[in-house]
Amino acid sequence: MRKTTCVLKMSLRIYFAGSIRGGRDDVQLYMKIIRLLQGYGTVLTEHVADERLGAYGEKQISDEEIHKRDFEWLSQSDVMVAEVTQPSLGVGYEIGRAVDMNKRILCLHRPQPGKRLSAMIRGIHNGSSVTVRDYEEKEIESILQTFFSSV
Ligand SMILES: O=c1[nH]c(=O)n([C@H]2C[C@H](O)[C@@H](COP(=O)(O)O)O2)cc1CO
Repeated sequence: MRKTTCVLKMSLRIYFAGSIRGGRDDVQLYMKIIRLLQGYGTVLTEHVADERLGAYGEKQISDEEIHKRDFEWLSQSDVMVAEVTQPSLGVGYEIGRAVDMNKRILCLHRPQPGKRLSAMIRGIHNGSSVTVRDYEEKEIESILQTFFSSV
């Protein structure tokens, strides 16, 4: 029984969203989160943590191709995890689409002095399908553990 649960969890497809053109200040943290997420399933969007990717984003494919590919990955995903501290139009858009698709969503936000998370993100928290969570970096592992135990 235990083995079956483990196999099912490893087949989870996870869409990780993080800022690219919105700014790359948190890229190291995205890498850390993605590494932890890989313990729960397949991360479809590993490139978001690629340090070689600057604030210009991917250069080998067009914006239309990026949008089409990411929309397909989002459709195929079981779960979305978004790091929303660095404001990003793309991440906000992806979260909105994921809400429309009734995905399970975890938004992670690190409170910053003098800043407030958008009401359009904070306001989607419903305690069941969508969780919006303030956190400190040292809490990531336990937050993910709690989240994935209910997926
Ligand atoms: O090159 C890219 N590749 C890509 O996959 N994205 C997607 C994934 C990220 O979760 C999100 C980031 O949006 P933005 O670039 O507006 O910060 O959009 C965004 C870009 C550039 O906008």
